[in-house]
Amino acid sequence: MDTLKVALLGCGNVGSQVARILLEDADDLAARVGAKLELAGIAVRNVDAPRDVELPRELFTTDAETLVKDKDIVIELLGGIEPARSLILRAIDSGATVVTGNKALIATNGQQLYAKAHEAGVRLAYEAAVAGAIPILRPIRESLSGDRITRVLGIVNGTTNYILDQMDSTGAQFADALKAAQDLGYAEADPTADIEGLDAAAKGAILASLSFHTDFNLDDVYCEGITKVTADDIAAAKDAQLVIKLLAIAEKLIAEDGTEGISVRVHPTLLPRTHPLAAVHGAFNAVFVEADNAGQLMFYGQGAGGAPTASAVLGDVVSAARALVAGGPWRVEATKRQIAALPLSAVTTSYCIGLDVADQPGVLAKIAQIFATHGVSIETMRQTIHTETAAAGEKPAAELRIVTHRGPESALAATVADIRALDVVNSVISVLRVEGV
Ligand SMILES: NC(=O)C1=CN([C@@H]2O[C@H](COP(=O)(O)OP(=O)(O)OC[C@H]3O[C@@H](n4cnc5c(N)ncnc54)[C@H](O)[C@@H]3O)[C@@H](O)[C@H]2O)C=CC1
Ligand SMILES: N[C@@H](CC=O)C(=O)O
Ligand code: NA
Repeated sequence: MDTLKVALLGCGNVGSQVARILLEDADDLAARVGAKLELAGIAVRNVDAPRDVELPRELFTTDAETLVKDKDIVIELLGGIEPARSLILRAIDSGATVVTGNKALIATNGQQLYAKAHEAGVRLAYEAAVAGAIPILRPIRESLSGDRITRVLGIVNGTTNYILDQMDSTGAQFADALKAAQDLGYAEADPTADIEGLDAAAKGAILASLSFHTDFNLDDVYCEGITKVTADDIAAAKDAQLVIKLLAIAEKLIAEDGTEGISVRVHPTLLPRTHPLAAVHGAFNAVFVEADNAGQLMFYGQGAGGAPTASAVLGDVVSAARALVAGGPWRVEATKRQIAALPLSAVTTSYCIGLDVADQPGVLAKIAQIFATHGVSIETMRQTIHTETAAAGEKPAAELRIVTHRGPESALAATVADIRALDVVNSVISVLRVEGV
């Protein structure tokens, strides 16, 4: 039986699990591939660092540049842009197939990397980069390649879903829930990428690129994270039978003149508690795909964590290894489309606006007038008088939560700006978009 040499870059949460599976399941993997997968080395920063998984010390090296040379498959699980990018280019130059889980790199440098891989006639696979263990990229790229995708809507970041879910179900504080997500191996090395939405945005760019056969990158994605979501927002959502989820949305919009454009956006979103995505708890992810002929599909599973992500990496490794054994060229898309990325202002959505207002006659009329001016119609309005927080002799504050009908994002944003300027409005507590109602 032939042997394929595999190099692993990085031995953190995911890398250590990939190494474990390659070693523990070597016989099974060889049977599935038709060749042995020999783990030739693991590039690390410190050979003697403590690790979750016990691995033979002789596999470790700090010389990643040498390790990537003359291998059949290079698995990159370092994270970040450099040196991951240079090492992948080096691996491609020396004829290796590359498997990576690095969405930040694919969403910023993907086009250069695909072009190099294509030129060199090698594969570049990255199923682990989006929604961890969930098979989502291959189904979009292959199973749905005969259909026309119109919309993708997903919970694609495990860390933020875990934080929001903990805040919603146990009343946990943001910082405690984040710390737990880090301890469980869900968060990025710098968790800012998770909580500010950038990780989900990178995944959104990848999903949009494959779904709409056009190159999109991180700059094409509107991105808002969850750092401004408060316990009060979560409690107010709960009262209204809603839940807050960080969604990545990629959808095709058609202008009046028939021109197609793609909106890709990530933001906290209110969903009815009966919506299927509301039932996605903990670090689980789920991706809804809508296509012209298939209709609605939903993909669900573990979106983060060492072993689940390693499962997706191994799937790509086995698939690439089989192709190496079988020989023949790598088939990529014959021609790409070039559909424009649309700004957020082109989107139609609905808002839930939280306002702290003076409790006096005429307030509602002033607010309603602004909605009317911008042609935005109100679906529900709910007022709570906070007597519990009012100082003796002072008028209690009134909190309004207004949910609008769907309207152009530009009109909704202009409405909020004008409301903010009203003298009877003490503050705009929150503005959240609503889907699925
Ligand atoms: N943890 C997760 O749930 C998921 C992670 N990913 C992606 O997989 C990749 C790895 O993620 P994790 O394993 O969680 O990260 P990690 O931070 O646990 O592991 C990365 C390892 O690479 C090492 N490293 C970084 N630069 C190095 C260098 N120049 N030379 C040698 N070693 C170096 C670090 O010391 C660390 O041990 C990232 O791209 C991440 O975005 C993708 C899906 C899920
Ligand atoms: N940090 C990411 C890891 C998986 O991609 C997440 O929380 O989803
Ligand atoms: Na995946």
